Amino acid sequence: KWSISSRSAAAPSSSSTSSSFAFPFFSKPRERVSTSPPTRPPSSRLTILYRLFQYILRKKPAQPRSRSRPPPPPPAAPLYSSQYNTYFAPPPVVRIPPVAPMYSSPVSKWFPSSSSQSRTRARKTPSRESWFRRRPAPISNSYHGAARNVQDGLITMAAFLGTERSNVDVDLVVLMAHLQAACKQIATVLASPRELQQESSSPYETPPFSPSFGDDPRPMITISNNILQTALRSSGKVAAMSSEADDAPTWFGDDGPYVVVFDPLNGSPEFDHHTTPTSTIFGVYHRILEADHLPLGQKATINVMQRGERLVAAGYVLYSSATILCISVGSGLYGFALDTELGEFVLTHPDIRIPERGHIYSVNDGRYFDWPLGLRHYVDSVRQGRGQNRRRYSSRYMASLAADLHRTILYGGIIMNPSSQLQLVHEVNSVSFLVEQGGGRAIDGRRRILEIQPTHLHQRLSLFVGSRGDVSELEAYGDVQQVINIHPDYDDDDDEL
Ligand SMILES: O=P(O)(O)OC[C@H]1O[C@](O)(COP(=O)(O)O)[C@@H](O)[C@@H]1O
Repeated sequence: KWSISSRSAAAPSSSSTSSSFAFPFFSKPRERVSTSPPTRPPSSRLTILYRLFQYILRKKPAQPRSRSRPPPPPPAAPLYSSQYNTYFAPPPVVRIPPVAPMYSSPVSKWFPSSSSQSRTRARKTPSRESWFRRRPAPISNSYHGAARNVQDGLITMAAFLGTERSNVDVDLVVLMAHLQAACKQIATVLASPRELQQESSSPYETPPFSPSFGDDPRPMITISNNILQTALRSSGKVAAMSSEADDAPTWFGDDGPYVVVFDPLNGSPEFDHHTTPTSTIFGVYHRILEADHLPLGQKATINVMQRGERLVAAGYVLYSSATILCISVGSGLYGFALDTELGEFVLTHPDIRIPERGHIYSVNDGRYFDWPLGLRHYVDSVRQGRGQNRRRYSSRYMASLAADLHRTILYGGIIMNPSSQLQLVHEVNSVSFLVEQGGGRAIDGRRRILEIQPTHLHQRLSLFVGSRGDVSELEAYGDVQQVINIHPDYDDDDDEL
């Protein structure tokens, strides 16, 4: 019954169910279960290869190809204009080519630095384009079309205000659109004598004017004032406005939810001859509904003479080598530059924070001997590096408020106008609001500006504004407001110049 079996007989076959060890030579012959003819099983190596090929060549069941695409974006919401009592289609999406980085140095392009340190630094500093792209592109329900410009790499002012991030009421977006359009027009007129000539002969009530500025010594103020007034009226969003150039406020109508105060063209009297930068400064308040029942003149005055802390938005447009717009809608300070090719203000400085300390002071030094002792001591000490900062301060003075302000919010420092020269309602409140939104401080020497209740429309006061640390240091000197040699009327001061 016992036989010598072959080695192969002991090898596991596909039909065999037994997995027990079989001694190769003296094993009991097994009963065949399979009925198929016996085949020679492949050697173990061949088995592995065979299985491997089987595995590789195994045909996978065909996957059904998905043809579904991401759902199309929701249709842009139309923009409602209460002025025309109708909906406007959103603006078409225009593809704008990316803008080249602003300050690309040709030298670094030709001789790329090989040091790993500078390469790391270069990587850390994002280019202007990538910087725009890194920001998320929030889509607003109210201003969907404009917000799409974000995806094209540029954030225009309209897109910025339309995003949910800035949380701005659509009426304010419309008002700001009219304001910025007016400022673009002023910029064009300022830059072109031909435009200036045309504006002076336009239907605006501009006084007779000659190119030599002979009839009206400051025609640009009148022209800018008229451009702004027309824009505000046509926005349909303004109930009342007051301009530094007007004697009394203007009431447009009870429909407008906002009140606007502005200085149409702030700056040194020399700007008519293009020697200094100039600016438009504006502030926006809500209309005081409780005053609606009052007579026109009364309610207009009450509305435009609100405290600065009630401002909803403020801004300035600086007409300089570039046209710069800085605004706040109550949640930070943002800077835009006019892209002359696009004709749009494009976001260049998001969320500006004024440095806690600077090393620049800005004041008309020519009035040094009119200053009170506190102010003299302060300026003497920072000039000599004996202030809290232990740095010798530099002096910069443009004699143009927004120009000095723009430098101060970017580099820090302090602007001082110790005489009662600047107007609380039309310029100082807006400037103070912007500076506080950027983390700085604004005082009149004793009080926080935004808490001062205006007592008359053209009220003037001292202004000390800038980096928090610098303004606080000056405040500690106490006696900083100029009270001697104040011209009773600033306009007389103009004549001197
Ligand atoms: O020449 P001064 O007396 O230093 O005054 C300069 C200041 O006067 C202003 O030009 C005032 O201009 P406005 O008359 O338009 O308000 C400021 O812009 C500037 O800060």
